[in-house]
Amino acid sequence: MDIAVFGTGYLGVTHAACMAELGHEVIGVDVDPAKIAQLQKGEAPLYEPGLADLLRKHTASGRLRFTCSYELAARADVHFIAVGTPQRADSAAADLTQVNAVIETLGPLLTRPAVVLGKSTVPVGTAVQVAARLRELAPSADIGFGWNPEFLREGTAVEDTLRPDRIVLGAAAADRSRVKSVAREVYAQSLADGTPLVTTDLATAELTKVAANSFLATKISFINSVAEVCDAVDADVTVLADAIGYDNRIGRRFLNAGLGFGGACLPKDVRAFRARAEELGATAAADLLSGVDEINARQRTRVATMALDACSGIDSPRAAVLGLTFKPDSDDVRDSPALDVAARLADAGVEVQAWDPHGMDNAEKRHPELRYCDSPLAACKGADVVLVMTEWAEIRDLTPEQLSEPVQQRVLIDARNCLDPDVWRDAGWTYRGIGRR
Ligand SMILES: NC(=O)c1ccc[n+]([C@@H]2O[C@H](COP(=O)([O-])OP(=O)(O)OC[C@H]3O[C@@H](n4cnc5c(N)ncnc54)[C@H](O)[C@@H]3O)[C@@H](O)[C@H]2O)c1
Ligand SMILES: O=c1ccn([C@@H]2O[C@H](COP(=O)(O)OP(=O)(O)O[C@H]3O[C@H](CO)[C@@H](O)[C@H](O)[C@H]3O)[C@@H](O)[C@H]2O)c(=O)[nH]1
Repeated sequence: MDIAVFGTGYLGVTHAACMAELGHEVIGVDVDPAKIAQLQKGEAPLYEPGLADLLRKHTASGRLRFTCSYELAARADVHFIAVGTPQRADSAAADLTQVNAVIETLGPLLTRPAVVLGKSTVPVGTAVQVAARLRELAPSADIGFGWNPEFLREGTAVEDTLRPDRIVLGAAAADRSRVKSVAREVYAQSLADGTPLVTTDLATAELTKVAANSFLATKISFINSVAEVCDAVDADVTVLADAIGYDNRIGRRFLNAGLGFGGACLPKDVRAFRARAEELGATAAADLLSGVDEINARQRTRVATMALDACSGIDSPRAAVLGLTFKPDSDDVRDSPALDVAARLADAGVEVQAWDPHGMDNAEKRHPELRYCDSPLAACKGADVVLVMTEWAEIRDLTPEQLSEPVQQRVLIDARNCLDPDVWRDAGWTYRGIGRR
């Protein structure tokens, strides 16, 4: 099929490359000419395992193209909307400027029969309005419309797109069979592999996405709230999480206590869902999600306070921050708890020396006041406290022997509970985890 993908950010570029890998002819569209120029050369504009290979392979074969021209892209059979829906600057709600801009530009150019599928995460009710506006802008075009939310995770985005847990497809009753048959063609390989296809109305599809992210966020805030109790009584939240996780009804995943959730999705999706629930008068969801967000914010304050306590009484204190991205295997620092805490320490007068295997360029653009180092050992030079903020393999593999030499004081804050406390304590370090002895 001929597919156009609007927006070539973390979601769009991965979707475009994976659609090419599945055998489709794909054109990726963005309003950022520098990004498009890079993509046209087959280069990845961001770090995501497996993405660079797919971009190289499919731009070379000509199956995957990139452009700033909506006119070129308007000829496709299927149009995916994959632009950003960040939090609004003035409220907790989602900012739909980019989605609306795609529709306003694409709509008048649609002259042949086509299906438009939204992938971006949007507040419930958006899709109906977008469909209506599209049909106003293209009154004579034969357009099918649906919402096909995306569940990929950064760090495993390629694998998640090629082999998703499920495909969710929302459409109004009148559009449903057409949209479903197009989706069956687009995702033929995944469906042949047995991936469930959930077909529903637009509102349920939109809500499925924010409900999934809110549930994951709730799990994390739940375990972080239990970690606080563990701290109070000297219990160990990691053992507790293993123990409750053996219960299949609970499951062990997303029960890692620590610095809390960040990134471009969970925080803003929880807030946008809360804001929409409030608008709709659904106070139970709004109240629950306020608590989830508030507990999450507390984790960052908690870790910053632990680090400041470790530095108390020291003239010109220095902290080593290991890990800056919001999770491992990604260069994304959007709403990164690690970077947030690093910036707070710098604000409080601590000299911060930071290192991350892939996130330093992005971090430096946002926080040039931090000192960025070439290696974890360089970041630890003269440090009064070492903070492990992101559980990259390169950071988990560091040993007390390696870090003992450069540091000033052997104090370690394991903000992701990813190290073995006994190993560090046996080597003479003060080890502090989150809700963990
Ligand atoms: N990042 C993820 O892991 C992920 C996963 C699932 C869903 N989502 C959702 O997908 C959407 C995109 O997220 P993202 O992280 O890729 O955002 P992003 O900010 O990385 O990418 C958005 C891209 O859209 C481009 N853009 C803006 N306006 C445009 C326009 N009018 N026409 C064409 N391109 C335009 C921007 O230049 C940018 O490259 C969001 O709704 C997000 O919630 C993201
Ligand atoms: O037990 C855990 C698991 C995760 N996290 C943190 O939670 C955040 C989000 O992690 P994850 O969900 O793995 O990453 P994302 O790439 O943001 O993916 C989420 O957001 C995407 C965008 O909506 C969705 O598509 C995915 O399904 C959803 O998992 C990160 O800061 C993690 O460090 C924890 O603190 N504890």
